[in-house]
Amino acid sequence: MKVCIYGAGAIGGYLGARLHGGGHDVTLIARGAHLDAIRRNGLTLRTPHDTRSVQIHATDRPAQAEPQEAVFVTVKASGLEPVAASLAPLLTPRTPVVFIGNGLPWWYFLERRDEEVKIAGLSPVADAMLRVVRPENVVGGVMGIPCSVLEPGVVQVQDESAKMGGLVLGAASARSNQQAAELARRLSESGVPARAVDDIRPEVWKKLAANVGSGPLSVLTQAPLNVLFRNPYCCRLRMLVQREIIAIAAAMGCHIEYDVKKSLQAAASVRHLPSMLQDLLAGRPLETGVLLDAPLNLARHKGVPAPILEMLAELTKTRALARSDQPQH
Ligand SMILES: NC(=O)C1=CN([C@@H]2O[C@H](COP(=O)(O)OP(=O)(O)OC[C@H]3O[C@@H](n4cnc5c(N)ncnc54)[C@H](OP(=O)(O)O)[C@@H]3O)[C@@H](O)[C@H]2O)C=CC1
Ligand SMILES: CC(C)(CO)C(=O)C(=O)O
Repeated sequence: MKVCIYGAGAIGGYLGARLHGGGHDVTLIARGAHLDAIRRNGLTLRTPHDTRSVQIHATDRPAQAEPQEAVFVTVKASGLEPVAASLAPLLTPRTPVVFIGNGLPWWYFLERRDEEVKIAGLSPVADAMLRVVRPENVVGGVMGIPCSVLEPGVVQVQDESAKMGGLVLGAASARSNQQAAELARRLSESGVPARAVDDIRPEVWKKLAANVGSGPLSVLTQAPLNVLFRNPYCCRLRMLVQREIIAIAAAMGCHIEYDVKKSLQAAASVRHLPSMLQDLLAGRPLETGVLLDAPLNLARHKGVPAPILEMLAELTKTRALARSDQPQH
């Protein structure tokens, strides 16, 4: 399969390396020092078992890549709108585009373009994407495999088991289920713990519960997951905020079965800095819009109390703001 990974950072780099190993014709879209390092030394993937470098075609010019059989978009939420404008040369009328990201995704409301997409703050990205990508080609991706960029050109996957959910794919539109199943099969054959589901939306809420229960607390404490959840106060806050997310999901018509204890055990066993903390430490924007504001705005809209979510959102934003507003000595 001719496949492009748009935004080959932690998640994109991991998927690119695995698909390349699975015999697929991979093009990575990357930029800056990371792109330079990949071109110079190949893309290095460090797993708990080994470290390997592979030569994969990488570019910062999507317009020069050929039309693809599949595209994975793995940029952070703030990068999606700029990416939309440059996707067209990579697409045929049948190319599935898999959007992998944390938080409430722009495609969540794909078939219900009502006021909730605006309330969640997702309409600018949704409008930009739907100018280039056909709704029937949009595949939602929910990622539970912890990865990070250790240095330019070097990506680490911390745990490749499916204990934090693996990679779940599902059609964003009722018309495109087969594409998700086919891609999940190819990913699994390449070594990624991936599966396809008929209904991706409950997976979005489950992952949101996991993220909201870990990202903000890690930003506030700067602790990796295994340290964070040794602390009983963090465990309690996680459980309280996750209950709020479950209630918001239910008010949105999505009744999820979420095992709070099992997800805590899984998180507590991984020495990973959540991507939100990685962003804080790297001086990048945090994904507070899709992860915190979107569910909070929907909670207000539906009249669901979410005081813990509100508090964590405000504290997280204050911590991010403090990066650029340090007292001068
Ligand atoms: N890391 C993790 O463990 C997990 C992350 N996720 C989610 O997956 C998504 C991706 O996260 P992650 O991989 O960690 O993010 P990264 O920041 O590591 O990777 C995104 C990459 O895309 C690059 N990029 C952005 N825009 C462009 C562009 N226009 N052209 C070329 N390159 C571009 C970025 O470059 P630059 O750095 O220069 O901006 C960066 O290298 C996020 O939504 C995240 O929340 C989900 C589960 C786990
Ligand atoms: C580690 C994981 C999978 C869950 O917190 C994640 O989504 C992240 O780092 O943002």
